[in-house]
Amino acid sequence: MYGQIVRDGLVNVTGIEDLGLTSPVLQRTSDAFFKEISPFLLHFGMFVPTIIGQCTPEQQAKWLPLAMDLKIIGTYAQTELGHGTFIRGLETTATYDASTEQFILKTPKLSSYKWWAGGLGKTANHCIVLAQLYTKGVCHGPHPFIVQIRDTETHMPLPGIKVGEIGPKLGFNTADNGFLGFEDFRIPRENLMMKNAQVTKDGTYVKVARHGKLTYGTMVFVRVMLVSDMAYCLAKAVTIAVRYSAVRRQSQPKPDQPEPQVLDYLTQQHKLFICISTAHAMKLTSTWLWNTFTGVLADMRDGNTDTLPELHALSSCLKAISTSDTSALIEQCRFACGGHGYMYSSNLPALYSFATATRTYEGDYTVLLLQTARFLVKSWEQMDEGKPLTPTLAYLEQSRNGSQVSWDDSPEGIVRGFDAVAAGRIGACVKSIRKHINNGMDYEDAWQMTTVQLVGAAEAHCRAVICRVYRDETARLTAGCSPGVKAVLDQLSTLYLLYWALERTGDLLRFSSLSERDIENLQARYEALLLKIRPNAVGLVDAFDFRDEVLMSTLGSYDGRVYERLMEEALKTPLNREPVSDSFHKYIKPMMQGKL
Ligand SMILES: CCCCCCCCCC/C=C\CCCCCCCC(=O)SCCNC(=O)CCNC(=O)[C@H](O)C(C)(C)COP(=O)(O)OP(=O)(O)OC[C@H]1O[C@@H](n2cnc3c(N)ncnc32)[C@H](O)[C@@H]1OP(=O)(O)O
Ligand SMILES: Cc1cc2nc3c(=O)[nH]c(=O)nc-3n(C[C@H](O)[C@H](O)[C@H](O)COP(=O)(O)OP(=O)(O)OC[C@H]3O[C@@H](n4cnc5c(N)ncnc54)[C@H](O)[C@@H]3O)c2cc1C
Repeated sequence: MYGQIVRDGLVNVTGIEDLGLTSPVLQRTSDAFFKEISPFLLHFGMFVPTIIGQCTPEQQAKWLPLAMDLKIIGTYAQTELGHGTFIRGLETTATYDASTEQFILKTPKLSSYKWWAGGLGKTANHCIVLAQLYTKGVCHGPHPFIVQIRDTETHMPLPGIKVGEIGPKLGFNTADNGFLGFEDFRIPRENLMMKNAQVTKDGTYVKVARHGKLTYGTMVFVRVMLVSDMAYCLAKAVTIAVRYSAVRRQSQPKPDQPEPQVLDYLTQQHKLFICISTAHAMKLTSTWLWNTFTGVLADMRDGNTDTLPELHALSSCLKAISTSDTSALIEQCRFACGGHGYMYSSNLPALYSFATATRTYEGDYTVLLLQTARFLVKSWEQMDEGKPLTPTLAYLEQSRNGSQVSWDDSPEGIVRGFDAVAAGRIGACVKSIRKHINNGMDYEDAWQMTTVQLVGAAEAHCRAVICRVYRDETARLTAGCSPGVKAVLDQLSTLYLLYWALERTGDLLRFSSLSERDIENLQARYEALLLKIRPNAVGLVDAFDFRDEVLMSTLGSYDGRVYERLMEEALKTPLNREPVSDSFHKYIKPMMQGKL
């Protein structure tokens, strides 16, 4: 299994690299090589980006060619057995020895072992290690170091290195996630990645970056990329589910009629059409977020980090919500395919296991939403002080006078309704924090007592951002389209708004003048829209344009030969090589004969 994956992974990265294509293409083509994860994902997904983001030009000149030519294979080892979220609590230490101009890496105890890094178990021979930097007896917090862990000729672990694979997981079982421990392992001073902080030969610590969290830059980059990844993942899952639903016929609602396509059931449309719409919403939002990200990078190149907090808040909530929505909706696609959706050959289990992992890695869902909430509460307080709001929070102004927003069921009106919900929920959090403080709590305890509401407020803010971006970008991008295309894409973005308005009626009743009659109207419009989308459903997923080799699904192949493919795959199962398993003779027969 591992050998096959490494072979396929190398064919993928070397073949495509020869064509000089970019890593997102790598990512997309890698799907044609295997259903699961490449052990080289972290090399291109984090090791290379960290060299670019955390190294000086001189260090990049040394390490980048080696990495891009695969002369070294790397990963990103930050998480430890005892800490993943709380980076400031990481235990691995890097202590500077001025007498030898080296850092001494140590794993003080079991919980300090690096744990999880992709490719670390058996593939990588280098890695980025986040360790607490000590020099002249002072700890300067977690910093990135580039560390060789295996001999590049023999691939044997170097003396002082303990490394291995962490074992089977829910998914990602080809990612070669590993563990890593250091026993007084020495690396040259120059292996500290020195773009944001330096240690001079005599051990003096020099802070370069104006912002204390630039060390976390790779994580922001990956979170931004993951939003796009989720759109792609969900688009594959709904392509499989919609095509299967067009082939599958089941039940007999009318005695004298043939069994209908299950795609004709309104409940099936309710399960699946939001998936089509969400894939579009996340793709458009990810492109908008990427443009925001590159804009902040440009500002930072000019020494301006003012826009970084908003980017951190946006990338945090969009990564959290996109991965959570995608996990839930891929599982919904699996539900929609009945028993055959549970077959590994459908590829829905693999897509689900990838998405659900993404809800955790690169920042746990709850933790990242609380990061966004921190920014929202600070923005509210700045608004109270009369300071200007950042663009994505302009809607807070409307809530300043506390008046209830009048409900308007047009698409633009629903977007404004979500703004009102977000503003109202943020305001409620601020009120809760202040109430607890007035009752004698300190700020930290008042914050903790409000965290359930804060997670909800951050989700509401994120939903409002997605709704607005999806609506605006659809209008902008379809301006020059044919009326037919424009109408269908408008239907999808309207469906997204109606779906979430019905999901959030409680909030809309609380923060707008929405009435019960309005809810009845929303439900009727939503159901009518499902029927309108039905004729275009297969065309809409075909438009995602996935080749069968990429979908790798017995249920989702373009020719619809579902039952033939299911049987073909079944016959390939090793258990079917012989008509009688030797376990019969070893165990079952003796048991039947009372000899066990
Ligand atoms: C061959 C295959 C094809 C290859 C194709 C390649 C294509 C690449 C695509 C990429 C996709 C996938 C590849 C990668 C796969 C990933 C695998 C998984 C990798 C990992 O999981 S790596 C480990 C990730 N770990 C985390 O995310 C940890 C999460 N924890 C944190 O981020 C932080 O610790 C924290 C939760 C933010 C809390 O930190 P802390 O308590 O220290 O901070 P405070 O809350 O007190 O905030 C202090 C202050 O700092 C601000 N801040 C915090 N974080 C950031 C940040 N990242 N950027 C900017 N600012 C930040 C925070 O806002 C506070 O500011 P304030 O004081 O409010 O002003
Ligand atoms: C498939 C996979 C691949 C990975 N690859 C890598 C990799 O390549 N490199 C790497 O370094 N790491 C990797 N990781 C590790 C990953 O980054 C961490 O698991 C993730 O950051 C979550 O941290 P944790 O595991 O410590 O969870 P914890 O933070 O311990 O979460 C446990 C629970 O505590 C809650 N919690 C934690 N802090 C707070 C808080 N402040 N407030 C409220 N609730 C809180 C969480 O919400 C969660 O419910 C990978 C993980 C997975 C699953």
